[in-house]
This record gives sequence, structure tokens and C-alpha cells, in this order.
Amino acid sequence: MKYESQLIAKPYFIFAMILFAGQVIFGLLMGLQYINGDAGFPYIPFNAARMVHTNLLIVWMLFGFMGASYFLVPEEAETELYSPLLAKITFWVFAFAGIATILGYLLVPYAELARITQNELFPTMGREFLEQPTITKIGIVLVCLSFVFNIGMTILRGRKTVINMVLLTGLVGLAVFYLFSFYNPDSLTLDKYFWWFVVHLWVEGVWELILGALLAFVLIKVTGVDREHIEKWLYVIIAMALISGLIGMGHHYFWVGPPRYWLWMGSLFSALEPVPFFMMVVFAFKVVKERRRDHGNKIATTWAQGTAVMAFLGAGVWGFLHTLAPVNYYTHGSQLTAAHGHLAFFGAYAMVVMCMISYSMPVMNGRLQGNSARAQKVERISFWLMCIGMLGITFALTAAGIWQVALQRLPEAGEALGFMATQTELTPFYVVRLGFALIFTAGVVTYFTSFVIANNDGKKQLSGSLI
Ligand code: HEM
Ligand code: HEM
Ligand SMILES: [Fe+2]
Repeated sequence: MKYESQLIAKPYFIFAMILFAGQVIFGLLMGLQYINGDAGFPYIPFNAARMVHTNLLIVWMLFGFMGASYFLVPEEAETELYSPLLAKITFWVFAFAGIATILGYLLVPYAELARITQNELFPTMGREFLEQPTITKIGIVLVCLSFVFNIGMTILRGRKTVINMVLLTGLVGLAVFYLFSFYNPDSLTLDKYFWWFVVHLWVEGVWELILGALLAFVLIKVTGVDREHIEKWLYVIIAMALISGLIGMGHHYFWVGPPRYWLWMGSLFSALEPVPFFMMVVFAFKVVKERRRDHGNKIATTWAQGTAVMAFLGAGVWGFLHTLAPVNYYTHGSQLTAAHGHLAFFGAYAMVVMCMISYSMPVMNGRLQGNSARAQKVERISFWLMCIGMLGITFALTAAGIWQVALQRLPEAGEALGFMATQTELTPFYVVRLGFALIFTAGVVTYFTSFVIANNDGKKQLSGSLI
């Protein structure tokens, strides 16, 4: 590790992983509730579990991005972090606010939480992914401001690399687009229109810049390929991401009331969105092939390539499946959406955070060439279990989605099955989903085990070198 202040990334990563474990536990509970609706009754109803599952996801992604930035930016800027103290304070404020909000979701009914947190003064609650009480939202904004300030000041006084600038642009975009969560108009059309400014412009816009920058950083480290070469790729990837993603947002405007031209604009531009994801795959494999050094941290390279491939499958392929208006007319809001949501979120953003952890944790623990072979082997098993588990979940939900469309959407109104009757028909798919979810969970447990092994082996290495 080159700079002392990079160490601040560690608590961020550890906390992100704890929240990830929590997210998976609530995912399992919902997987069970899909088969037996009474599971968890009356303590954890489906709506609360769903909220906890998706909010934990968003919060752990943010912790992951912050940890990644605190590790990456000083090294790229070749200077210590502007204020390690501010980064520590931000950590505790965010961790506390996050835990309090999740406990709020679990301990009191949602309407009661809205009352306690005085939602009527400034109503922002009640929308998917943005369920947080207004006070938590304000807290998130403050955390983001202090974080972006800290990172921005570090870059300002240090070396301004392309990776740093792309990352910073992504982070500023993340903070700015979150502000739309405060706009909550009465008109459902306007509400949905701007809701997507957070949801879509995050994952199919500015987060792609963050993804590209993190991947480029790890790839430079593990391959030793020329920075200039990698930067060129990064420029083209982010240009394509923004060109396609900004107007591609129209694929969410098909049926919620905005003008009809979105039908073809959304279809056309979002059909281009897989391009930057495909380029990431070519980029990752090409630079690994052209590598100038054999880095000891093999598993970090695997994560980098895996991220590119899984993100392309989840966002590119599964996104494209239902992005054209004539297809989306039938698939909108079906299990196909959930299939895509899972593979895309996992493949792109969960995996890139784990990729950064895989590269940087050993460095922060003094092992510049990665963990011991044994720890890397276990981590490799966890990589495959998680990827296979998530692909299995995706295939099960895709089959469920297609069958759902066939039973509920394609037949004429009088003959179509109702929503709940269709869900009962889909039970076998949900059983398969739960099976793969268990494989995924085994992957998560194995992943955590690899850290324990790495620590134990590390001590041995240390005592060995002392003798
Ligand atoms: C143990 C594995 C998991 C299971 C069983 C599971 C199950 C579920 C279920 C049942 C829902 C609610 C779907 C609905 O409303 O009908 C859901 C939503 C969601 N989950 Fe998971 N989940 C798991 C892991 C994950 C992971 C690892 C991620 C991402 C990294 C993730 C991301 C999401 C997202 C983004 C949604 C919202 C999807 C949408 O709005 O369409 N889940 N999950
Ligand atoms: C890593 C990037 C991406 C992530 C994390 C992601 C995630 C999601 C999630 C969670 C949803 C469900 C939102 C809801 O609850 O309603 C969704 C919807 C959707 N996504 Fe993506 N997505 C990504 C990229 C893409 C791409 C590249 C495309 C197109 C090629 C795409 C096409 C769609 C479409 C058409 C919907 C709406 C589905 C419906 O009508 O029900 N996504 N995405
Ligand atoms: Fe989208």
C-alpha cells in the first residue's frame, strides 16, 4: 500500500460485506415466501422483506463504491486522502443511519415509520428503492456531499488521471441524481418520470462510469498494461454508455404516460446499451492477454474478467431481451424484469465491488502479491458458486417470466389467468430459484471463509518471515 490513508477503505468494505450477507438472508426469506406465503408471518411480511432486501443492496453498493474510491483515489492521485478524519466520521454517520433505517423497516409498520419520521412535512416515502424516510434521505445527501468533497479535494491537489476523473464524474452524478428522490409530484406520470432519473440514470448512466473506472484500475494493477492504452478504452466505453443510456431511459417511459415518441426513442437507444458492456468484455480479456506482468493475485484478475462477462449478460443480454417496446408490452413488470434486475445488479455492481475487495484487501493486509494460494483457491470456489447460483436464479425467473406472459398476458382478457392464479402455476420455478439461491448463499459463505483463511495464512507468513 502506497498511502496510509488508503486503509480507511477497510471498514467500508467490511461493513458492505455484512450488509450483503443481510441482503441475501432477506432474499432467501422472500424466496421462501414465494413458495409459502405464510413464511415469516406475522413478523416479517413480504413488503418489509423486499424493502430491506433492496435497500440493503443500494446501501452496500454505496459503501462498496466509497471504500473503493478511498483506496483508489489516493493511489491514482499520488497523495494522501484530503481528510481521513472526515472519511471516518462519514463512515459512522452512514453506518448508524443505515442500521437505524433498516431497523425502522423491520420493527414498525411502514405507515407508522412515516408518521414517526414526520413524512407529512416533506413527503418522499413510499416509492420502490426510495422507501427511506426523508430524514434518512437528507442524511444520505450529507454523506455523499462530504464523501465527494473529500475525494474531489484529494484529486484536486494530486495527479489527475483519467481513471480519477471518470470516477469522480460518476460519483458526482450519483449524488446529483439522488436529489430527484426528493421530488415527489402528485401526478403519477411525473412521479414515475423522475423516479427513473434516480434508478435508471444511476445504473445505466453514472454508475457505469464508476464501474469502468474501477475495472480499469484493477486491470492496470494486475496486468501492467500501459495506462494510455487502458485510458483509450475507458473513454470509448463511457462515451457509449452515456450516448445510449441517457436517451435509452425512454424504455421506462413506454406505458407510464409520457409522449408516444418515447416508444421508438427508448427502443432504439436502449438497444444500443449492450454495446459498452460488450466492449468491457473485449477490453478485459484483451488487456489480460496483453499483460506485461504475472501478478500473484490471480483471483482479482478472475473477478475483473467475470464482472465484465456477467455485467454483459445481465445488463446487455437480459436487458435487451425486454427493451423493445413491442416485447416490453407483454413482459413489463413480470418475472423477466426480476431476472434481469438480479443478474445485472449482481454481475455489474456487486461483482465490481468484490473485484476491488479482492485486489485491495490483500494489499491493505501487507500482501502485495495477493493472498496465499489456499485462500485464493477458496475464493475461486466462492466466485463460481455465486456466479452459478445467480445464473440459476436468472434462468428460473426467466422461465417463470415467459410462462407468466403466456398465462396472464397473451390470452384475451376473458381467458387470461389472474395475477395470483398465475403465481400459483409458477411455483415449480420458484422452487428451482430457491435451490439456486442456496448455492448462491453457499458461495457467499465460502467467500467470507476465504478472508478467515487469508488472515490465518497471513499470520503464518508473517511469523515465517520474522524467523
Ligand atoms: C439468495 C439469493 C436471492 C434471492 C432468493 C432473492 C429474491 C428476491 C425476491 C423474491 C425479490 C422480490 C421480487 C418481487 O417483488 O417479486 C427480489 C428483489 C430484488 N433483488 Fe433479490 N434475491 C437474492 C439475491 C439478490 C442479489 C445478490 C441481488 C443483487 C446483487 C439482488 C437484487 C435484487 C433486486 C435489484 C430486486 C428488485 C428487483 C425488481 O425490482 O425487479 N437479489 N429478490
Ligand atoms: C448494470 C446495469 C443495469 C442494472 C443494474 C439494471 C437493473 C434493473 C432493475 C433493478 C430493473 C427493475 C426496476 C423496477 O423495479 O421496476 C430494471 C428494469 C429494466 N431494465 Fe435494466 N438494468 C441495467 C441495464 C439495463 C440495460 C443495458 C437494458 C437494455 C438493454 C435494460 C433494460 C431494462 C428494461 C427494459 C427494464 C424495464 C422492465 C419492465 O418493463 O418491467 N437494463 N433494470
Ligand atoms: Fe433502464
